[in-house]
Amino acid sequence: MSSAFRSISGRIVSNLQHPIRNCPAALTRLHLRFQPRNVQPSSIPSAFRGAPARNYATGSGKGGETAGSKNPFPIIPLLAILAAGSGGFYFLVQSRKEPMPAIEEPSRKPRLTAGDVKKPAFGPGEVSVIFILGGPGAGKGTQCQNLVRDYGFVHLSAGDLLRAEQNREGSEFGELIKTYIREGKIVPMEVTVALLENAMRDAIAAQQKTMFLIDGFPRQMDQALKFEEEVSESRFTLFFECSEDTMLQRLLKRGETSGRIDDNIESIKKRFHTFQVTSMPVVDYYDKKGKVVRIDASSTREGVYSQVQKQLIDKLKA
Ligand SMILES: Nc1ncnc2c1ncn2[C@@H]1O[C@H](COP(=O)(O)OP(=O)(O)O)[C@@H](O)[C@H]1O
Ligand SMILES: O=c1ccn([C@@H]2O[C@H](COP(=O)(O)OP(=O)(O)O)[C@@H](O)[C@H]2O)c(=O)[nH]1
Repeated sequence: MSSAFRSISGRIVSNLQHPIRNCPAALTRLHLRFQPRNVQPSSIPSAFRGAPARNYATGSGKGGETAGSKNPFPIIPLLAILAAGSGGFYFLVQSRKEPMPAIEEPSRKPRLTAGDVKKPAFGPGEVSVIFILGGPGAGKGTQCQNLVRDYGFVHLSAGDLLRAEQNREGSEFGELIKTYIREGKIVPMEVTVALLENAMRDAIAAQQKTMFLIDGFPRQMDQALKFEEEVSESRFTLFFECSEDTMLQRLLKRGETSGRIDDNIESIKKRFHTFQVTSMPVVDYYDKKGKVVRIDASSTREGVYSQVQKQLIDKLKA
């Protein structure tokens, strides 16, 4: 047994031996629960309250009779005391037999109201959201353009929205976004989710379009959960599978003209790492829910697109 294990197991055992010592609040609650119901301390006969017992045998009580009095055995007062004591004890025992009522803690259990249940900004009947995922350079943006052209989707690239925010004059987040993108890290979700929600509202207002391709998002589990809780549920995820070698060649080529600060070998390596560690769990999460459509993204642009069309149409019909 390793010393680390010994020390942990020792702590567990000592906690088990002293569960209350480690939890004063629990102690207070337990103590409360075992107060007999309806029995106030003042209604308990003093004999049971631990009050100093009178020494009746010495005659020091009310009446002041002594051993030399007429009646050496003051039987009537003695019987009365015994009867009162037994009666009190009986009622005390009875009250303990009753089931203990649960102690209510109203401040900890507020009543649930309709307003407490968060609803996404857009219901399933209002918008249709498809997530587009795949490694950097897998061809997500390229295929989204095809779908916009042929089917009238609204294409929202999370990366494009972040770059636009980064370049917006006066943006509070410009520097932060720039650093995250160059390092291939995921920008804090609040920023990205807000940008996406705003862009969806704009598209609905300006174009009355409600079918969204959300490209390059969600790249981290917290984003996925937040977006689905606050903005909209997704219908499914189109996942573009491609080897790192192929993606690297595509990105280096794109980097010749894109002007992007992350299309260079150092940033690309970091982006691959982030994709494997942080984004693949999102794909796995939706896969387990049966909500992933896999596309082999290693063939030509046209070859990939014909798969996308077929799979997408099948899924939308389903
Ligand atoms: N199937 C493909 N075959 C070869 N090059 C491609 C293919 N799909 C996209 N590209 C090119 O690869 C680069 C990355 O594609 P892009 O759609 O921007 O990827 P992503 O949005 O996944 O990062 C672009 O320069 C694009 O023109
Ligand atoms: O939800 C997102 C999407 C993108 N990014 C950042 O934007 C970069 C570029 O993403 P984009 O989708 O534009 O490009 P891709 O890596 O897919 O080529 C990523 O590496 C991240 O740093 C982010 O932080 N959150």
